[in-house]
Amino acid sequence: MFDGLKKKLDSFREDVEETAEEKELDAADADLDDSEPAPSGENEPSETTSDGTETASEAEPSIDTGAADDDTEAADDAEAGDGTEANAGPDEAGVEERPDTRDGDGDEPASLASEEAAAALQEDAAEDSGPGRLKRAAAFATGKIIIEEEDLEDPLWELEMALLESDVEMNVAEEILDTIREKMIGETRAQVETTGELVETALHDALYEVISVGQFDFDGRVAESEKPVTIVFTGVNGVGKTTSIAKMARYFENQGLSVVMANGDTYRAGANEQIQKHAENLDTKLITHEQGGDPAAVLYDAVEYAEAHDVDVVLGDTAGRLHTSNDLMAQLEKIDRVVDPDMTLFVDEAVAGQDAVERAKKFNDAAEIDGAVLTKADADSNGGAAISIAYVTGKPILFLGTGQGYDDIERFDPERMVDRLVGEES
Ligand SMILES: Nc1nc2c(ncn2[C@@H]2O[C@H](COP(=O)(O)OP(=O)(O)OP(=O)(O)O)[C@@H](O)[C@H]2O)c(=O)[nH]1
Repeated sequence: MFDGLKKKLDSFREDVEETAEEKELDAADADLDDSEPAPSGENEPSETTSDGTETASEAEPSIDTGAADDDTEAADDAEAGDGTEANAGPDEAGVEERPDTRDGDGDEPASLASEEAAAALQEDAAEDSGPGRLKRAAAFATGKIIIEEEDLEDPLWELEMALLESDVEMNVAEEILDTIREKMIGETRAQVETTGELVETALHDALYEVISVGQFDFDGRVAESEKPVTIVFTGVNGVGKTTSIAKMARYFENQGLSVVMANGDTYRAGANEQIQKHAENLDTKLITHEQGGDPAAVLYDAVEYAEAHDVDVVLGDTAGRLHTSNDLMAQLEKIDRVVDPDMTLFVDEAVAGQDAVERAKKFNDAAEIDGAVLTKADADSNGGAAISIAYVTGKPILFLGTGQGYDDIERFDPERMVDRLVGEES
């Protein structure tokens, strides 16, 4: 489910991990530079550590800013002795090119050399033993790896593009990025186990914040409401509205609640036959009127039937499209006046992406909804609708349709959805 988006979120994690790893190596390198010139003397660890933090972030020592003074050169010499710099192709990167970076002259060779040095350090880090490991350990110990705004700039830009490509609504994407910035910038690696974990937590929190908007205890509300509980379903044709009503009938019946279905879609030819089939399959009572009849009257009759027969839940279908959207909204308003439903649920399909988000907004603006049912989550969709609808409407996604069978509906669980997107679950 939502595999494309999941992959994109994974690559954000990898980007940030890579950036942090490079930084970690830079900082660890600086740490060794500071401590190695006086190997036989007192290590003066506390001074080295506290200064080292500044040195690491300001001078960005051997890779980025280069050896600007003799001390650094000396340190490099000492380091060559332990073989670390030897990997970096020592002299080209270390001596000749570094001043260029600082001067701004000959930018290209300098940055190439820096890249070579960085690549060599990364290779070094890839080894599980030896100096690379020591460097990482040193960086962990000092806790000096701090994620700064510029470290996240590129990965966040990539993430924003990925979210927009996945049909996440613009404001929702912005909100996600803001939360990630807030959670990550200024965090030190010493406070968490790995950068990957830090990214995962930030992504998790950012997604959860938007996905969980407006959630409430659906079953609890139904249980507490006076019976019959009337639920009206809105949404355009073909997205799985009628099928979702049938699935919900099964859902309630599985909980021991009795159901009557009502076909308020008196507009579309064949609508009665379609829902009739479901009613027969489920052995559920159905109220219909002739095509062209008044949808509010059908629902009114269904509520009367439920009251007369002690039925717990009325599930009402409505037309997905009329001549104009004004007609459609007038119809929903009339249903509201006549049966005063306990809940109005908007149904749309996950595969509709941005369109589903837009429609959710329009329907909610015109006739306030209480929540949404997102169908076809089993199809290979981008995930943008699942992420955006609650934040955009302020109303939660309550159910996910996960197939064509009557049991293929599940209560939307924001935590589980986030785990699907950033965790192991698929
Ligand atoms: N894969 C998948 N298919 C679904 C799901 N929900 C509905 N469908 C299919 O989508 C198609 C349209 O569903 P309907 O229930 O007829 O859609 P509708 O919104 O009621 O459309 P109208 O009846 O035209 O108003 C049907 O073939 C359903 O089987 C789902 O969660 N997953």
